[in-house]
Amino acid sequence: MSQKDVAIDRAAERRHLDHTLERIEANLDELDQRLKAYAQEIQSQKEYLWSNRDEMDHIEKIAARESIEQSVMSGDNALARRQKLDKLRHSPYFGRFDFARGGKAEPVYIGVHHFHDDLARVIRVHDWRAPIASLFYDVETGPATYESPEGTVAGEVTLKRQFRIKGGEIELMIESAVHVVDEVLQDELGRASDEGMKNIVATIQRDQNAIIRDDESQVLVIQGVAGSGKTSIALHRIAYLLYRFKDSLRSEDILIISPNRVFSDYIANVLPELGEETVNQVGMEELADELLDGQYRFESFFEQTASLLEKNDEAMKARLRFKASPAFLAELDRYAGHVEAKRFAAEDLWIARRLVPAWLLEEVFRKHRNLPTNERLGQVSWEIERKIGNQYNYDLMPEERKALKAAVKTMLRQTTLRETYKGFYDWLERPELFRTASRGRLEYADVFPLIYLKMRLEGVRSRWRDVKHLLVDEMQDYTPVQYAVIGRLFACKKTILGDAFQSVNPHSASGVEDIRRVLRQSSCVTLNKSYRSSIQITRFAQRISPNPDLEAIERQGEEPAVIRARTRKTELATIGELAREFTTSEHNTLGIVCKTQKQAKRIFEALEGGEHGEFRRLQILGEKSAAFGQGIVVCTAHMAKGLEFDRVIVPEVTAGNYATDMERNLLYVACTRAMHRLALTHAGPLTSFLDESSLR
Ligand SMILES: Nc1ncnc2c1ncn2[C@@H]1O[C@H](COP(=O)(O)OP(=O)(O)OP(=O)(O)O)[C@@H](O)[C@H]1O
Repeated sequence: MSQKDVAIDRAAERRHLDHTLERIEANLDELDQRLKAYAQEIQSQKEYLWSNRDEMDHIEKIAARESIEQSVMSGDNALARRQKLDKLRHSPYFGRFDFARGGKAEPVYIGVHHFHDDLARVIRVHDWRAPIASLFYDVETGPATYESPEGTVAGEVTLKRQFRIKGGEIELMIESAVHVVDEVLQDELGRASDEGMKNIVATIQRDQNAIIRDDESQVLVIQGVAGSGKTSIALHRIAYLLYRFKDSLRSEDILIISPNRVFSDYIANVLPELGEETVNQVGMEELADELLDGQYRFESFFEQTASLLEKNDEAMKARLRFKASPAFLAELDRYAGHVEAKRFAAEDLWIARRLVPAWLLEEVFRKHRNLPTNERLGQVSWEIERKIGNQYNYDLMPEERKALKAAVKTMLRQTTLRETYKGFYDWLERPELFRTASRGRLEYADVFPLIYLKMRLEGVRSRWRDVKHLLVDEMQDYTPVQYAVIGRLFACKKTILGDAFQSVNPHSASGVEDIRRVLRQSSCVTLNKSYRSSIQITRFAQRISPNPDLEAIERQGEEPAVIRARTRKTELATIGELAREFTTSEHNTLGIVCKTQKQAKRIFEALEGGEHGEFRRLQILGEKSAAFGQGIVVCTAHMAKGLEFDRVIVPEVTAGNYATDMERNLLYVACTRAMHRLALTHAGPLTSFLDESSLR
């Protein structure tokens, strides 16, 4: 295409953009007038109701209130539409393709939100989730089809363009014959980070789009390398499903099980940016506490990981490994069956001089195995009473009913759940595998097995019973027993995502196959392309945990620096210098990612104390932290998983600090958090996970 043609196209697109913006303004004005009219109407309806309340009868008052509610609802809808339109003012669309069916090709513009010009009655921008929009992500120019609710639509894509429009100006316009091109993607990836996770609608890749739009899978397991966009895709998938099933799926029907509250905060913005409401999020510990009715105190996953790193306790590792094995779940199942069989010692019973045989009591007890114990006993008594009525044509007197209930109760072998659980290890003849954590609490590794047993023997109550889609992030950090609990608790569709290479606690982890064995009917997709980091950072991280399938995006950056310091003190001074340099850079976030919380605290205090520079925006993340902010963030690799920073410093990369497989994983997680720059510091011999060629 000649320069002249390009200039002509640009001018035409400029005019189209101006026209679209004018139409948005016209629709906004009209909406403003409608909103004003609704407000006046509501006000006058209220005044009418108030001043005539004495003369109105009950029915009239109800009708008047309903009419007010109706106006409020119409006003709310108009307001929601106004908010979406208002966002389009800044950037109404990011893509265009021309689609020909039969005769002339029609341009189709794609944006974050749909724009129906109510005044002219035409669609000016299609929502990125609309069926036709899939052509933008999936196909090149040429013959193409897409699936619509009415069936397959066939035609030809004759032109494809991508835009970056900001503040109503076209900053970038690219003509592309292929799918979403690298240039725009590179441009997106090269930018500094935002307040939290950003939406990727303009640059979704073809394989990512297929995952987002998969509305068939009952359980979709996404295994993806670090930075492959798993979390982004999962959130876009939720937005897509809310759009696709808008009549039957609402945001309150969706639940995310997230690793911690900082992560929840980090991703909180994505759905509202996509025009959807935020969805519920719950942590594993919170869920466990609810399922145990708050009756058991237990250590957290964070504490478990910290003890593993600080104590290097072989017996503890063996306990965790066993409890994370598929064999453990099978044994626990067998034990639950055994307890269930022995739990109710039925005996022949005489009530009101009538015989109730033991076998009948046993049969009725077994039938109600899904009820909580107390309800179950009540149900047994009630059914026996009914059977006596039917069989002997006799209604029990109140004292006979009481005696029946008492007799049934004594047949149950009463033990607490904790005793029953402890008994499991005696039954296995391995009592050494049950240990309590500090302050008499349960070890974290025992929490979900205990819940599983409770589910099998007594049943649990859960406020999440009605969830229609469950999303589990960082899947590698949960054990088969946790998945068994999830499977029993959530009968709905699920999206489960993570990366086996990023387990922060390999003694207590699951691979894709372990998960699929527990959650049947699952399909699995793999994402091997990594988008987050520059190619230099990705290659560097690959030396720590090589994955031959990983494909790095070709985005150029600086080589990571491994900086040797003579003493711990000079290492801190180096970190201070790097942090100071960051504060004057174009970047917004610096993560100082340590192995343990103690190490994080020491560095945070040194930076905070001013000895190595006073930093305005400096925070340390701990187990209780709830917010992700810009500036300097000091944290452990455990807390950093799922997050990303423009720059990352990994301190203390010595042979002593990073030696085990678990520490190798943590080092990998730490390095893969960096988007643009990575520096590692050490005072003492370098860890063997970093080869000498990376030294500076
Ligand atoms: N198609 C895309 N277009 C633009 N950016 C993308 C795309 N896919 C991924 N990214 C970017 O790559 C980075 C990593 O994405 P995300 O955090 O979702 O990956 P992840 O697989 O969950 O990572 P990890 O497992 O390492 O935490 C983010 O900055 C995201 O915006």
